[in-house]
Amino acid sequence: MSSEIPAPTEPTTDAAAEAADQHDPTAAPVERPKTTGLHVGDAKPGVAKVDPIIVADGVRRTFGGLTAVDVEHLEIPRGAITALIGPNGAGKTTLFNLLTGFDKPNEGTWTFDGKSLSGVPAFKVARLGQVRTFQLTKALGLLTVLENMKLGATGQRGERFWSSLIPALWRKQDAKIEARAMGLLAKFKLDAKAPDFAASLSGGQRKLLEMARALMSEPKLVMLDEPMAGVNPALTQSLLDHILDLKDEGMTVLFVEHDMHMVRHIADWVIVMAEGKVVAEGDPYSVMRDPAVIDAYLGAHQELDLGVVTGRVTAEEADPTTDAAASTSVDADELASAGTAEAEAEFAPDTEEKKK
Ligand SMILES: Nc1ncnc2c1ncn2[C@@H]1O[C@H](COP(=O)(O)OP(=O)(O)OP(=O)(O)O)[C@@H](O)[C@H]1O
Repeated sequence: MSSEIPAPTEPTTDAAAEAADQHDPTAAPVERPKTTGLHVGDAKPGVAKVDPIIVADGVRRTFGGLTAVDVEHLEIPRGAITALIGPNGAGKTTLFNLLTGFDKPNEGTWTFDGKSLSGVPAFKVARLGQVRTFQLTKALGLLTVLENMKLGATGQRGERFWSSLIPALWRKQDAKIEARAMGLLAKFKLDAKAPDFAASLSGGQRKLLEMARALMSEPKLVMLDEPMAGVNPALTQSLLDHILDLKDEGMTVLFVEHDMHMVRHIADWVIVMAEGKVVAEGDPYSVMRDPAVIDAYLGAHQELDLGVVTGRVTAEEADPTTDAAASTSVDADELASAGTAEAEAEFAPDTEEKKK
């Protein structure tokens, strides 16, 4: 988007210092259990969930003659981390915009936590506990880190006419909001940056700020749009840990991401979209082995192994040669079989011990 500030390139030394600040690079990554038993019956597009937080039906959004989203039925499991993946133009962002009230569908209904959200504007959706992260725009970059955090608080007295006329009320509330903001900034190790312009942050720090800002409203569901985009590999582990922490703290996470290795490492459930439709669903291990998914997507997105980046596997174990083979092949059958072999090697549960 043109209004976004391009993420600054992170000098290696700064990035290393930042990473050390966020996460001890010598510490072994702590293995966290995946949440299982999320669905009822066979894992297939639209499968029912044991405890869904979002249920969408017949959601369709067209732009002129193009159908960007055409989702028959979709349930997002509560208390788990769900990844929404798919090739460019699959409709992921459009679906995100619809679910969060930032766009209106041509037709369709959906509920969040049992309440219908059809036609509910974005600010009310956020008040109900469903928040999404936003990329740092030029305008937000000109606010300080702390001011950005305060913008994330919902239900402020100043938003209500009569309360806004009584300074004592909103001053007290402002102090409370500031305390919460500083607490979250400390957790994300950004407290020292509180007075700095947000535009001065590195790519990774911006992602942390986006996440911290979303948490200001104490959400039940956090929706992350490409949390790893533009993040220096040195900060990757810290970001992954923060996302896993959200689940441990009882939140549900839904994220759009192109990095398959991130999906493999942290997602409990994966939903695959292509041409506006949900084409596959399941746990990461089975989805990555689905030939339809490999055909539609995986062959071209295996360039970087987060396992290597985060020290969970060595470069030899990750075998980068298969990645190159899969992404350069032009023959569909070859691609599928190369992708299948790779996906099996990469995503089979019995390779879990590789990470340790
Ligand atoms: N405002 C719009 N006007 C016209 N077409 C749009 C608009 N927004 C999205 N589209 C089109 O809808 C389709 C789905 O786009 P969307 O951005 O949702 O895909 P995506 O899966 O998020 O892709 P990416 O991974 O590249 O971000 C694309 O063909 C896109 O060009």
